[in-house]
Amino acid sequence: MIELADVHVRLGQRDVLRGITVSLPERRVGVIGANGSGKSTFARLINGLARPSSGDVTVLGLDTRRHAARIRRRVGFLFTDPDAQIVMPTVAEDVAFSLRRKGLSREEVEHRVQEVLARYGLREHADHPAHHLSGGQKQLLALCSVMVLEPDILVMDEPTTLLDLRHSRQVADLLRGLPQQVVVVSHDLALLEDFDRVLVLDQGRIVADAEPEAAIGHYRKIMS
Ligand SMILES: Nc1ncnc2c1ncn2[C@@H]1O[C@H](COP(=O)(O)OP(=O)(O)OP(=O)(O)O)[C@@H](O)[C@H]1O
Repeated sequence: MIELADVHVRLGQRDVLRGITVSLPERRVGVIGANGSGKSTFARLINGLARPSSGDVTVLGLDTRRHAARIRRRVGFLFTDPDAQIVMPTVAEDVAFSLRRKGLSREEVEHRVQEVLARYGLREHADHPAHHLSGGQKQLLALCSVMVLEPDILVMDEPTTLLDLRHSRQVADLLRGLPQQVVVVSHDLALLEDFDRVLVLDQGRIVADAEPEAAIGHYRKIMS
């Protein structure tokens, strides 16, 4: 469960989020809106990467201001730019790096890394330099590094931006099958078509909150 209570975020001179109150028990929640409307900031609030200037954000029963480290262990976050998340030279090493704090045996780490790489179609790239992957493959690698930790909630900031149609569909299928709650910020409206709920942000406020068709319809109207 994700709950925001009268959340304001001020960055520099700008009120980026202005009085957001929402409870999100649904499994798949989409967030759409114009450039600069506050979507990424909203996403970052959920795993404690951004802090409210006022108001409260509670995730899995924990206040994100007081429990940022615990929240980050349980809420996986995928950035728009996968390069921001790649830290090790090879694909397999990068995924294994995520598991470093788990205290697992070398065999168990290897097993989990190979399993997740196979699941997302990267097994044959295991020993390749991570920075030589295509943009889409890097996005899949970032996903592997997050999913190998089995987070309770997955937050994704524009996960299909670099993906071709086949890989976008793969991400859509993946989101459909995941047991975790997922919150996805996206300009890819097709990705959100069968979500449970979609929020529309405009100038730091929620201006629509509905099932996808109605929310996307509202978004199209304010953008026309
Ligand atoms: N650290 C910061 N300092 C000042 N302003 C910031 C900072 N971070 C973001 N902003 C501003 O806050 C506003 C909202 O940014 P945010 O990235 O949340 O929007 P967004 O809806 O995700 O946009 P996009 O669709 O372009 O990714 C933007 O105008 C941005 O310039």
